[in-house]
Amino acid sequence: MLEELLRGSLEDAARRRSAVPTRVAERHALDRAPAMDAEAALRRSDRINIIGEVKRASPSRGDLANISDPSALAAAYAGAGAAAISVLTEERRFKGSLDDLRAVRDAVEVPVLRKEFIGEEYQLLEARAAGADIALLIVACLDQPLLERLHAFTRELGMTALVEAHTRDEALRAVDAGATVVGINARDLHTFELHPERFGDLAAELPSDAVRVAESAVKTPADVRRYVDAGAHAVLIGEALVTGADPAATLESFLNA
Ligand SMILES: O=P(O)(O)OC[C@@H](O)[C@@H](O)c1c[nH]c2ccccc12
Repeated sequence: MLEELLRGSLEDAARRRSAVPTRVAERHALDRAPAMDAEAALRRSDRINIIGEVKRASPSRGDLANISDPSALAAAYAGAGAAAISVLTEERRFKGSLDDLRAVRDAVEVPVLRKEFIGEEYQLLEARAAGADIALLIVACLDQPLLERLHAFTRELGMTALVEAHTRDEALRAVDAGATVVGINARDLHTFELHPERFGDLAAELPSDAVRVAESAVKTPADVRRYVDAGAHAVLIGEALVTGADPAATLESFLNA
């Protein structure tokens, strides 16, 4: 499944590249205001740092929410106190787009994350050209030389990489590749099962200065509290926010966890 998602994302990027060649994407990336310091935003210790996700659907959960106006949802998250906004841009299974990312960028003043299956530099150029401050790099999708190359390119573009791991080996590979912000995803991308206890196990293995992001499986404020108590600097939440009646109120309840 992970391979299929990556292959689809790369095919979609190749299609866009025939309309917007690399040179043009580079220019668009350079025309943007510099990326925000997302690492600082996710490290803040005076609040719980929540990354609110704009997510319409997922392969494991199917359709979650319509989200006809991603910028309004992102503005609601930011107004409620989100530290950053994650935007799914994967088109096939998550029903997102780069247009969603651009719309969100224009609507908020907090760091914005491009959530995509990234396997080549062009996708990082697109992210920066659309105004992203953070790019997701999934260790399980990449061999070590490619992970290192994409991590270095993310930094060259002034962005922060959120490097996602599911296992101890992947967490160590993330750190070896230079990651300063490491995400531990409770959802196993091979089996789709949730393992929220993994966060604490793997977070303990990371160097003390790494920013630790707990990803997935939050339903209640108690789930947020458990991640924070296990050492999370930030918590990434999608489904619970987009499926609730009032995403801003739900986010506030997580901030008060
Ligand atoms: O909807 P949830 O369980 O709150 O999860 C959000 C986020 O962690 C999840 O969307 C995610 C984490 N890593 C990913 C990689 C690709 C796609 C999606 C994801």
